[in-house]
Amino acid sequence: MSLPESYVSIRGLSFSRGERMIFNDLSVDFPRGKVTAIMGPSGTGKTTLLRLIGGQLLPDAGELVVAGENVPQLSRTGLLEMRREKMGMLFQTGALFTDLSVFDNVAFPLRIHTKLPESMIRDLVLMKLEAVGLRGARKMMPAELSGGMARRVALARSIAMDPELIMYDEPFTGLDPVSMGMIVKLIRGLNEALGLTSLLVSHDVEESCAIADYLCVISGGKVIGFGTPQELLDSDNAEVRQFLRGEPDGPMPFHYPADDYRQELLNGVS
Ligand SMILES: Nc1ncnc2c1ncn2[C@@H]1O[C@H](COP(=O)(O)OP(=O)(O)OP(=O)(O)O)[C@@H](O)[C@H]1O
Repeated sequence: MSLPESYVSIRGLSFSRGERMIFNDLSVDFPRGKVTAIMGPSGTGKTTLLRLIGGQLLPDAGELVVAGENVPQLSRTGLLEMRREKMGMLFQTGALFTDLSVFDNVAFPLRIHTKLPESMIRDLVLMKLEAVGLRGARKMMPAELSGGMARRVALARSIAMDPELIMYDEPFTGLDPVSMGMIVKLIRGLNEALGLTSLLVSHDVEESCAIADYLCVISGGKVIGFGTPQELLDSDNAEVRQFLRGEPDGPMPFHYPADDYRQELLNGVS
């Protein structure tokens, strides 16, 4: 498969949490201007990968090149600049500021990071809110919004600074089917309208297949499948197929790694 030029290029990435090896010599390229959904069993390190790309975590080894720059080697100022100018992130925990209106939430990054006059900030905020269909809700407070609306405001805020790369961590969680459909449409639509490179971590196979140009399946610290949704649904790899089809039986382990069960019972370990 020949891929378009990559925007994020990861080589030989290793990362551990205590004794637990999360990534072991992982290499992958995420194509520029495309939506790639990162999938895999729970606890496999999908959120961790986004945090490594965003420079919030440092790898034990390897390169994470974003727009030509190796993120772990950036100075603190360089990293902040890269995040501000190139990256937008929409994490599950990325809550809105409850004491600021919808308008002020979206204006926040522009006011903090730019010296633009208020009249220009107003135009930009209205443009971003229009893009997520909430220009009419600009005076509302976060407590007055539904979960789906709040997610869309957070999305408008994460594109306020016109990022090149946007990372979504479980953007569909807790949404009703209509709001979920809207977010799906928005992620796809914004990617095309703004020429973004989008990385999406999600457990929702159906939604991910609907919007992603590529799927990247991670398991056991490595990439076990990368391709278009159709290519992976037809994959020769039983683990990839099991995951995408949601089959309980297959090569994917049910148990989190643990010491021998019999020994633990005999030793009375708690
Ligand atoms: N702050 C932390 N300290 C120690 N271990 C952590 C921390 N955060 C995550 N982990 C561990 O790192 C591993 C990967 O976590 P991560 O959240 O990246 O997985 P995930 O694939 O996103 O999972 P899920 O799909 O369930 O959200 C897990 O085993 C988790 O227990």
